[in-house]
Amino acid sequence: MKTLMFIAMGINTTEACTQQLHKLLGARVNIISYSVNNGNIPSHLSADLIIFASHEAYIHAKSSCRGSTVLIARRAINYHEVDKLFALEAGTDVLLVNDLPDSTNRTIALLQTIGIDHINYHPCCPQMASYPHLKIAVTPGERELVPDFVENIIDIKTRLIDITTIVEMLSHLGFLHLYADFLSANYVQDIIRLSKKSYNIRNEIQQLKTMVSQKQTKKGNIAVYTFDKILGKSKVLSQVITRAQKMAKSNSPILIQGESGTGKELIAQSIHNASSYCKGPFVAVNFASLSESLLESELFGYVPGAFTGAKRDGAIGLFEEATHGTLFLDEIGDAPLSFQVKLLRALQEKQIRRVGGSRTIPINVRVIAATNQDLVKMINKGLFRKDLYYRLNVLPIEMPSLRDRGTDIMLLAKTFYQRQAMEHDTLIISPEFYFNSIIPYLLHYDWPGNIRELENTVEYLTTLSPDTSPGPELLPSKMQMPAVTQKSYQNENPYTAKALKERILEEIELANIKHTSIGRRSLAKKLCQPENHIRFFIEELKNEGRILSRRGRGGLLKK
Ligand SMILES: Nc1ncnc2c1ncn2[C@@H]1O[C@H](COP(=O)(O)OP(=O)(O)OP(=O)(O)O)[C@@H](O)[C@H]1O
Repeated sequence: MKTLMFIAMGINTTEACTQQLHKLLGARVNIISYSVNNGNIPSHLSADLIIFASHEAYIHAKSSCRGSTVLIARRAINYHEVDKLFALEAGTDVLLVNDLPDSTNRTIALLQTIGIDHINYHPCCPQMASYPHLKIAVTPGERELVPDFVENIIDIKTRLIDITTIVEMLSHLGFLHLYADFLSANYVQDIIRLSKKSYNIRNEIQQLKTMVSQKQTKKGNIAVYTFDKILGKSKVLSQVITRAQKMAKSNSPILIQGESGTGKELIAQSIHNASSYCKGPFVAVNFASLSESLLESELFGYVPGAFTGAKRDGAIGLFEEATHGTLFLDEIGDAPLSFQVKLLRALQEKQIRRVGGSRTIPINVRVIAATNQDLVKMINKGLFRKDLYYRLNVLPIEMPSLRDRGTDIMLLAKTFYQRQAMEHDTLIISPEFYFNSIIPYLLHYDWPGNIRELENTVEYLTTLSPDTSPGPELLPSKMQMPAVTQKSYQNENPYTAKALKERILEEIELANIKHTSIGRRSLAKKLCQPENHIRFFIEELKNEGRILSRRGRGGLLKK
């Protein structure tokens, strides 16, 4: 039986979290727990996994646990208890009492992040020299630390181990597949109760579901994404999604083309989940990562003794593994010419032969291929077979690049920021305020790595600037605008995002009064701004119902 160790500073946390682990793992795992304040930690600790309740606990005991895998738990608000805080009137001043300054501030940030921000928290812990004399105190299980003058103690109980840590723990212990449904169901039940009162938590649900599925996907052949989880409201993306939804109903091959990081795999998974193959596996093969010598045996399998080093019993290939499901041929442009012939034959004849074997095996799979290369150009250069291209390109999908998706840039940036905020509970600034001074830079940049690059940029910014809104100087140098545009922003046209939006509105109104036509291009010229910035704010103004665009050459109209 596996052994799990849990170590916290205080006895309250040790007991509450150990009980949580017992409830979850039952008799599957031997759980041992210690509390640093009890002073009973042995000099050598050994377990399959050691979980610390906090960084402080880890600092105290780290020298004892050499050789074991260690996890520092993220701890969440106890959702069953926070209802009590909604009973307090907006603007009420309360003391937030905890054992250490760090955990006190973290608890406040966590409560605010999950949307319980209608009351004013004042930190209070034994190490603090002063705090206001308030009648109400909120504490996560540390009643005995509440000062005597407090008349009403609201105990929201100990912060428990959060769901992301639990997923990591189960994954490490090899139990994740046993718990996936249970975790979502239980956690989501708690969250739904609360989410009626607090909107932010829905993010959190999304994050959990994605995380559980991503961990599973690494092991099995599961498609995580569905169309409704694809972020973006731009017209071009909506058109792609509508088309892809129709294609999901057909059995013909699909070819998805688009730059790297535009979400080709996301669309492929969503198509699979909306198709009649959804109950079968989603098997992905990446041609860029497989050597030519391996491709044939990986895709078609091999019989016993087919080559030196082969498994004794032979192996099935990915075509067979994907039976009744979808085979996703990623980076198909990287398939060597010699293999393209074999692939074409398999697709045409709907059967394969294992390497070294003579028997033909019928295949029943939906094929979706994807590439970021221009296959037509490759055909012209003799690098890709024309017949294979036409076999795959029955239903074509063109993924738009991020720079062509206008308002989606900020929508995605804000969503990725919120995900980061949930992961690191120190990020407490609203997404609108966080990006305020760098919006023009994000809109101006051309995002060659598309959404993947945007996701990474947000992570980079929140790492370097977790609790203040970053200025342009923090952006990677490649994202700094070309000198001319920067100059126009900083000197000649010192617009903040808000001011620029208002200027656009003014210009539209002026043109309407003069009965002249006004559009994106003329606004860009007049205000010396790049067209994509203007497009972004026009979209925002339209969404807010402040302007509308008239047909033909009518241009924009202020409402
Ligand atoms: N519309 C979207 N909403 C949310 N996340 C997205 C979206 N599109 C892409 N992503 C994220 O961007 C990253 C890249 O997506 P994906 O792997 O599907 O792109 P790709 O086009 O297949 O890239 P490549 O060609 O490099 O394989 C992933 O982390 C994915 O979750």
